[in-house]
Amino acid sequence: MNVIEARDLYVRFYTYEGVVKAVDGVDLDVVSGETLGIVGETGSGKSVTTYALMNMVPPPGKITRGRVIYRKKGVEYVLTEMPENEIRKLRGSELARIFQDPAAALNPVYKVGEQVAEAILIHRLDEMKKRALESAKGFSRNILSRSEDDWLVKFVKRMPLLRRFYWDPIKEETRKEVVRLLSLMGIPDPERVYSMYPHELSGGMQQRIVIAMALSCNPQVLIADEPTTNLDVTVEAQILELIKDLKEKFGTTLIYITHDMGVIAEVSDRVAVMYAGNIVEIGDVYSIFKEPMHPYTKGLLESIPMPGRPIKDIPGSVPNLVNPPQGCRFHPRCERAMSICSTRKPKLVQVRPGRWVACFLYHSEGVEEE
Ligand SMILES: Nc1ncnc2c1ncn2[C@@H]1O[C@H](COP(=O)(O)OP(=O)(O)OP(=O)(O)O)[C@@H](O)[C@H]1O
Ligand code: NI
Repeated sequence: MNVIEARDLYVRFYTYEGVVKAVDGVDLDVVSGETLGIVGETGSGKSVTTYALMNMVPPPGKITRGRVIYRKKGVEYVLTEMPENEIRKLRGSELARIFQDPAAALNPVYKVGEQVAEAILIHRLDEMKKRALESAKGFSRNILSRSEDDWLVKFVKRMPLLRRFYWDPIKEETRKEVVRLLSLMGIPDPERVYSMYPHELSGGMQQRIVIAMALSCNPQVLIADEPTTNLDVTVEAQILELIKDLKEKFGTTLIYITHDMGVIAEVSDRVAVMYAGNIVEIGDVYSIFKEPMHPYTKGLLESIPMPGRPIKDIPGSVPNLVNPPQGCRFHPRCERAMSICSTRKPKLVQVRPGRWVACFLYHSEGVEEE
């Protein structure tokens, strides 16, 4: 089953320099439970594509065409047509995101444990309340057992002196849940880390906190946008292991963004290769590595450092997307470009089961450009 389906997705940024054609006709299925790796050089549209999947492209960007469907328990949500306040409920609770820079995702003036607690209270308040009721006694028990619109509950929540009978047991349960999550994240001495501030923690520890926040609400889909870029190699390996473990434990569908083919090999089940706002190839990770088809995918693989082989970089760089090349956007850098490649844009076509390629070396189907 597909949890997410994007069809013919276009994203534009309206800037002073012109209209940036950041995502140009992307079709993408995300299969429930899989890890989909998205790979490509910087500026190829990986982040923007996944923002579009959550319908949260930041201004001055806009989804100008296409649809994104999110599926949950047989219900279809057309994210591109839903009102913002409805989508906001899904984000965080269903579709969560971990960013490159953990320091930016954490508030420097609050203890990290409190920040995770807040994330839990936003999305799982009812569950925390239920747990609190199980251990509460006396007046707290009385008040927690009533419904939220009971007059006594409303009254107690408004009175500073009484409020704690309602909130203290809930906060205590939430604190326990945070400590449990932190230890799941492999954080040593979670009770102590709970009361620390972000700056007191290393980058790797901060990223573990951010992951705890993202997972605190058991999202169905987790988008990890280069979560290890700012970390050193050993910590990167640990975080990758952690993410793989948690994915298994929680059954989360994972979209993992990176420009590093080595990381892709490590985490993904399937790979989508992006170049200049297009997906140029999709396939399962094993066959992509064994037999890459698109010249860009081949180039990315040849640029992986390997013992006994010279690194071969792809000449040139990702074009400016205000004025991308006509036809196949990769043709100016492509060793195998033909004359058709500069005039027609190749469509992403399934050339064998599970393998999609946008390249005229394998088929002759083009798309009409905007
Ligand atoms: N806020 C913005 N305003 C204008 N253009 C933007 C904005 N955000 C992204 N873009 C443009 O959209 C294109 C795709 O960017 P995106 O961030 O998705 O690339 P990426 O593949 O994630 O790269 P990286 O690996 O560097 O994160 C780029 O040309 C970028 O300049
Ligand atoms: Ni990015």
